[in-house]
Amino acid sequence: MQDKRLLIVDDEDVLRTSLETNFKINGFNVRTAQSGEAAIELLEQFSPMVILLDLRLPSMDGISVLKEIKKTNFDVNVVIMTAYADTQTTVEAVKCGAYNFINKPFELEELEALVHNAFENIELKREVDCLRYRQKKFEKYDDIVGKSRVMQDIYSQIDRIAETKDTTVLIRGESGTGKELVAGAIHHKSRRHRHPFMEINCSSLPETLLESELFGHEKGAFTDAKGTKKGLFELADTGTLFLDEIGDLPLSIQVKLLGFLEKKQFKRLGCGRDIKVDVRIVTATNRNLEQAISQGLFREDLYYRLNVVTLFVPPLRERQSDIPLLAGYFLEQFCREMGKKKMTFSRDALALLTGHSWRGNVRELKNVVERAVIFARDLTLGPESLGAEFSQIQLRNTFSPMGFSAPLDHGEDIEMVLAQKEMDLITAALEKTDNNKTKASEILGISRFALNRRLQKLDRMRRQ
Ligand SMILES: Nc1ncnc2c1ncn2[C@@H]1O[C@H](COP(=O)(O)OP(=O)(O)OP(=O)(O)O)[C@@H](O)[C@H]1O
Repeated sequence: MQDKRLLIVDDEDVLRTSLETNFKINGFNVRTAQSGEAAIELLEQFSPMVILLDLRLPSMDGISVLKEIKKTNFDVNVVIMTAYADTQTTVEAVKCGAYNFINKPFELEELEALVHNAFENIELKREVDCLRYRQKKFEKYDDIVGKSRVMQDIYSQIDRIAETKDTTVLIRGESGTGKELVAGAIHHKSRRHRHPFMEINCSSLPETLLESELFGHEKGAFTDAKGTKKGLFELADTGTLFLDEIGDLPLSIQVKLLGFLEKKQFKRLGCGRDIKVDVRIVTATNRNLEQAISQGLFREDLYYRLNVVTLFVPPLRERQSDIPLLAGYFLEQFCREMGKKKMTFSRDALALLTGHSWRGNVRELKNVVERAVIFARDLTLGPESLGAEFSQIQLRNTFSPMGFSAPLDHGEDIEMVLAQKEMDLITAALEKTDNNKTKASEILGISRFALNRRLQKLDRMRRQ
């Protein structure tokens, strides 16, 4: 567990201090309190995962403290310590939700084992919560396919970001480019990988539901709030929260997210209490946030907070060499899923796929392959298997001296198409020469300086 937050509540100075020292030495993040009132105050700012609670405390007794803890924060295991082997108190404590019980005087090893189990139990509970919410396989995040130069660059950026503890990340790119996969990879490569990865699409829910999904709510916070519910910020504690389509986040929630990023704490709806969590925020958007800011739809201060590190996922047409790889990968995946024999694409089919402009990016390619597998009559899939859209494209139109490039689609902006063609040629030349700009510029028949200038221009166009 990344940050084992342990709260020790005991009024006996010697015992409290020695336990504190012992658990600190063993790598726990320890806080102590001498009274029940002090412990409750600490809940807000410290958010302990396990509490060692003495039953006999001045003024507020242990059972009352336990009840108070359980009212506000159920993701905590409370281990009761008592001087009496009192069955009555034990039963009451268990009824009130204590995780376990130890009689004083105890052996330190016995207590350590108990605390260890209490942390393990919390971790399991969180994993279950997480799995219930997501019902998705974690493995999918190891499955980013692509060997092109631009994807290699993305992988090294992911590695560098993953090394940081909680740097906020903004992932940008057209729809269907794989931003969600990249967010997952950042989490799974980071030290948080054993902890929750929670995700939500900010455009998928109406404002009030989204707010309660993110921040949780107390019973009675609104008409339908029949019980207390934890939000994603809480469920993602010690892990990563991925906010997809951040550009669609309503302004009222933008303010709350900004507050969270500043203080790392938030309030459930209908509750005045601050809850502190340790969460890395990763966001993604295919919208032009700068334009949204100028239209008053996105807060500039939030933009700067989210934009600590920005990762651009390029459109599929900028990584043509990955298209056959991706097509083969999806083909194998769908054949397996549909229980069909292994199929392959013919050379012509692959040429058409590689030359297509893929406005819907990888998602569109995946759909085309799925459709081809569903309707396949043969184990070799030819151009006819790709659907009507492709049958209209003449193969000869897609051939260029450097490889394949997109034909001019109806209604396309000529500037963009030319820029695209330019980018395709440059990318192909760079890939052919293992990224050697001098050799690539020779193939292209331009100077190295001109090549650099064009790359900079294309990069600027891509970011606009
Ligand atoms: N490099 C890749 N390798 C394998 N699968 C990929 C790759 N990129 C995208 N996909 C698949 O394509 C589909 C779309 O990807 P994803 O949802 O990550 O895109 P996105 O950029 O988040 O899209 P949107 O902006 O619409 O949310 C998913 O099924 C994903 O698994």
